[in-house]
Amino acid sequence: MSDIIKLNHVRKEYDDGFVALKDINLTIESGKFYSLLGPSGSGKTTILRIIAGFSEPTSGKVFFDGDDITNLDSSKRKINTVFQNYALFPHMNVFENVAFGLQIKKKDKQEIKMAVKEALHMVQLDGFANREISELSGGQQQRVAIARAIVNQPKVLLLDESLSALDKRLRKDMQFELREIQKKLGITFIFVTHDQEEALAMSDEIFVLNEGKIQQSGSPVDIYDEPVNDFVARFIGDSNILSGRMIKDYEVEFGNHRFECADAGIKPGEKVEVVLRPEDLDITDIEHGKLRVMVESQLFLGDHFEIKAIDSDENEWLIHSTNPTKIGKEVGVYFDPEDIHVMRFGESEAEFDKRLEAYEGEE
Ligand SMILES: Nc1ncnc2c1ncn2[C@@H]1O[C@H](COP(=O)(O)OP(=O)(O)OP(=O)(O)O)[C@@H](O)[C@H]1O
Repeated sequence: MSDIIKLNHVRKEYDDGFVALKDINLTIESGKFYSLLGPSGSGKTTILRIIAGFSEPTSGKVFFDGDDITNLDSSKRKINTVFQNYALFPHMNVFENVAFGLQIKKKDKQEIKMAVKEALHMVQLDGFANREISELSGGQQQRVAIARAIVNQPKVLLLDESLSALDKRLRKDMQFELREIQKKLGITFIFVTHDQEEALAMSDEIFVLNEGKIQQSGSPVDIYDEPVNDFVARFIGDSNILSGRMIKDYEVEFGNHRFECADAGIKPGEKVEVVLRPEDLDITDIEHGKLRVMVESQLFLGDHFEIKAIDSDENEWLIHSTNPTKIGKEVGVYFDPEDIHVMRFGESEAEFDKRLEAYEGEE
C-alpha cells in the first residue's frame, strides 16, 4: 500500500497564541480506515481541517501523493469532508444535494445523473433521489452526506464526529455500514471520534491524541494491548494501573509482590507503572491466586460482572468476570505474565518501539 498523506512536523498556533498542535508527524496509507481519537480539545478537528485545507499549519508541511499541498486551496484537493451536522441543503432534495458539487464543476447532465445514482446506490439509498431532506431520518441524512462526499470520487474522505448525532443503536449500524462503504470504495477514510469503542471497532489504524500530540499510533489491538503511557491506558478501555518497580528483565514488583512479566529493556530498580486489563484477571480460590483481594461490589452488565475488590495495600482492583462472586468474600486473582503491561514514565512511542525491537531482535 502506498502513502497518500503525510504530515511533517505540523504545528498549529491560533491567533490568540494557543498551541493546538505541537509537532504532528503522521503517515496515512491509501485504502485504509483511520481514526483520530482523543478527548475534547486534543486537536483532532484541527488536524482534519489542515488535511482538508480549511486551515493552514503555522509551521510544518502537508503532503498528498508525494506533492507538497500545504498551501493548496481546499477545492483543489482530492479530499472531501463529511461534517458533524452533515451540512445538507434543506431546500434541495436528495438528488440536488448529491449533485451539487458536480453541477458547480459544470459536468455533463447525463454524467451527473449516473454519478448520483451510483453514489446513492453505494449508501443504499436507491429510490430516494426525489425525497426532501426533511423527510429523512438522521441515519438517512448521514448517508446523503456520505453520498455527496463520494460522488466526485475523492481519494480521501474525512469524517468529523459524523456519527455523534445518531442514537446508540443507529450509531452501531452506521459504524458497520461506514466500514462496508469504505471497503467497497477502497479509498482512505479518516474518522474523527472521541469514542474509543467506536475507534477500536472501525479502524485499521488509530492515532491517539492528547494535548496536541500523538500519544500512540497503531492497530486497535496494539493500542489496547500495549498502551505506551498511562494516558492511553486510561483512555482506551478500563484499566488497573499501579505503581511498581522493575526488578530485572521479565520481573516486576507491584503491590509488595514480585511477578514474572513479558517486559524487558528497563533498568533494574526503575520505577514503572503497571497496567492490567480487567478482563485479563480471573477470580479463583485464594491458594491459586497471585493476589488476594476482598470483593467490595459487583454489577451485572449483561455479558459480564464488573467486580470491584481491594487488596491488603488498599489498591482497588477492577475485574471483569463471567461468573458472579460474593460481596465481602476474600478471593484469589490470577493473571498470566503477558497480561502485565509495564510502562516507563515519560517514554515516547518511538522509544517504546525501539526498546521492543531490541528485545525482539535478541529472541
Ligand atoms: N480558532 C481558534 N482559536 C483559538 N483556539 C482554537 C481555535 N479553534 C480551536 N481552538 C482550540 O484548539 C484546541 C483543539 O481544538 P480541536 O477542535 O482541534 O479539538 P478536538 O479534539 O477536535 O475537540 P472536540 O472533540 O471538542 O471537537 C481546543 O483547545 C480549542 O479550544
